[in-house]
Amino acid sequence: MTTQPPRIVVNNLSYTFPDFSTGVRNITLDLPPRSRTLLIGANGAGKTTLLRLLAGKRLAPGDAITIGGVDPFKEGLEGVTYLGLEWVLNPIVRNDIGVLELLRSVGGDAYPKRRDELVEMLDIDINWRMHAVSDGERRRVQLAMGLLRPWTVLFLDEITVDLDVLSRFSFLSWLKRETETRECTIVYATHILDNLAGWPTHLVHMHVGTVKEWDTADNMLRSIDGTVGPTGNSRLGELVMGWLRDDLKQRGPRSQANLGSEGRTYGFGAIKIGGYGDESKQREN
Ligand SMILES: Nc1ncnc2c1ncn2[C@@H]1O[C@H](COP(=O)(O)OP(=O)(O)OP(=O)(O)O)[C@@H](O)[C@H]1O
Repeated sequence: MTTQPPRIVVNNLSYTFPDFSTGVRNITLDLPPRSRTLLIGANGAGKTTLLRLLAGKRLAPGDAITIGGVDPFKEGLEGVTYLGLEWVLNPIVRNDIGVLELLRSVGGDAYPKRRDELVEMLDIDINWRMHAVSDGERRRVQLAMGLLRPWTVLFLDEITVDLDVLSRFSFLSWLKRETETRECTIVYATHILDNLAGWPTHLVHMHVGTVKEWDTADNMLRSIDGTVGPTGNSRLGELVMGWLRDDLKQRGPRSQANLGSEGRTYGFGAIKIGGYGDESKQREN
């Protein structure tokens, strides 16, 4: 496990799926310790692919990724937590099992203070039985389970979709506090910008497998006037809406993308890059 601060460095990362379709291409990033990065992009832009590579769940080529100075795939970093789709689809949280049992199963007794803090922050009733809760309640218990061990790097792949607005606000505020009070780093892929104005320290804009632009949130938001834009969104919302509109214009409608030689093709859809997608080494949660 690394002892260096949790800085995320990505150096010209490309990844091709076993079927030779491009996952991500030529990505370079440098996200400092204690940063909170939002990963933004249209459906299919490559956010999940990048997050899974960063979390060491897919094999990245060479030394393209280091987290705290260490290759996450080779070292299997203890402090790296990835909460994505496979986490939320885990069937165990639909069984007739109690909240405390579940939290104990992920080490809750080793971190009682943190467990109690998460239960309070996520407004969890410890008497819930998991087969008899709503989707949003289930999600809150899952978040508590996933966040319980004090991670140093957290990768979140939109898993807050069924949280109510207040729960999501509490959750985001808690995450922010974590990065302010201990040395940890967060990268969060999301389409939902509610409550996120003022949250990110960095923004990464992805488009068809590439990082189109990235910078500190302050630098990127500088060009947007006022606090609320013409669509009623926050400055962050206006910025992201503008990005996605431009991306759509650049890419064209998906319905036109597969029309053969006369039709439009995605920017680099046909390009095959390398062959280093060693899926046999893929890890699951
Ligand atoms: N296992 C796979 N094999 C081949 N192609 C894949 C695989 N997984 C994803 N892709 C393709 O890679 C591209 C990026 O997918 P990815 O899931 O990273 O996008 P995303 O930005 O997370 O999208 P969303 O916002 O919809 O979650 C898509 O075009 C997708 O079809």
